[in-house]
Amino acid sequence: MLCGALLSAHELFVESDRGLAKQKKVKVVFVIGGPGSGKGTQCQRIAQQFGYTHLSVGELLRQEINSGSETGSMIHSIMKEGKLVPSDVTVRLLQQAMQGIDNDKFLIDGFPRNEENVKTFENLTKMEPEFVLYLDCPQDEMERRLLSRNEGREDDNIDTIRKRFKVFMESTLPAVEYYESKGKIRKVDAGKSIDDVFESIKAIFSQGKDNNKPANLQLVAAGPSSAYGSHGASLLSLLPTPIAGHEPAFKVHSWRLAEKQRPTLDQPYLEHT
Ligand SMILES: Nc1ncnc2c1ncn2[C@@H]1O[C@H](COP(=O)(O)OP(=O)(O)O)[C@@H](O)[C@H]1O
Ligand SMILES: Nc1ccn([C@H]2C[C@H](O)[C@@H](COP(=O)(O)OP(=O)(O)O)O2)c(=O)n1
Repeated sequence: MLCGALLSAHELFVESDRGLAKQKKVKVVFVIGGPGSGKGTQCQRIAQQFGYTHLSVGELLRQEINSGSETGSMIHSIMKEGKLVPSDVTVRLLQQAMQGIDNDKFLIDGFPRNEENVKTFENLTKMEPEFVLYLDCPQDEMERRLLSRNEGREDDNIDTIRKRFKVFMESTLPAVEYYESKGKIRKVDAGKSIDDVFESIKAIFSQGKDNNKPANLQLVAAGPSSAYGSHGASLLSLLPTPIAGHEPAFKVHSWRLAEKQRPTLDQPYLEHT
């Protein structure tokens, strides 16, 4: 078996209408940005155009508050201070929401907000996002937008807004850096008009569609200069030179290449044919 610890597409067991468990491959895209950067606004459009289910973590937390549960009152006292809710609570609400929806593509808005969110999500779901959309917006623009949002949110007052900005800088940006180091950040300038921001986002999601190759595509190593690009070439340099007219002795597993893992002889990227 060639997979690593985390999978981009993970098997979730969901209850079908008849109560039977069925397996489902799930893809997630995280959407990160400061408060007021336009996450909710853009997620609605992405969901509509690209067939994702939009889950706003802030909205899930507000629903829990409205349910009147004990957890809800704990969440309420944290959110009105502009602080972050403990990750186990947040991730469990997210998991529950995902399990109740019959779609395999989720857009998770407002997540992760810190490194603890990242680790808890990885530990509990064994998944990682396809990519992370980062809406990068100047703080004065975000402040203007929040002060005129008019949704009656208790945390949209100037004191709490400033605290939320501080949390974003101190806690969320390190999570952005983590995904940056994994090559998963897709950053857009979110300070522009709603339509212009969506144009940049559409380009990212359309690219994703073009790159939607089968996960276990195998390339057969046929010899040097056989059009596998530099990764293929570096793998091939580890192999004995094939003899002309003979079947190649190895297959190269291209999903390893897609994960940008360095090929080594003791890793099973290469398989005897
Ligand atoms: N690009 C934009 N230009 C101007 N106003 C915007 C833009 N994107 C969103 N808004 C408005 O700013 C406010 C905050 O947007 P929202 O999507 O709720 O942000 P977030 O989910 O990141 O907190 C909303 O009132 C929204 O209508
Ligand atoms: N992963 C998350 C997401 C939101 N929260 C809490 C803390 C945030 O200030 C509030 C509101 O988040 P929401 O995404 O709805 O709104 P803003 O992006 O802050 O405008 O929810 C959290 O604790 N953990």
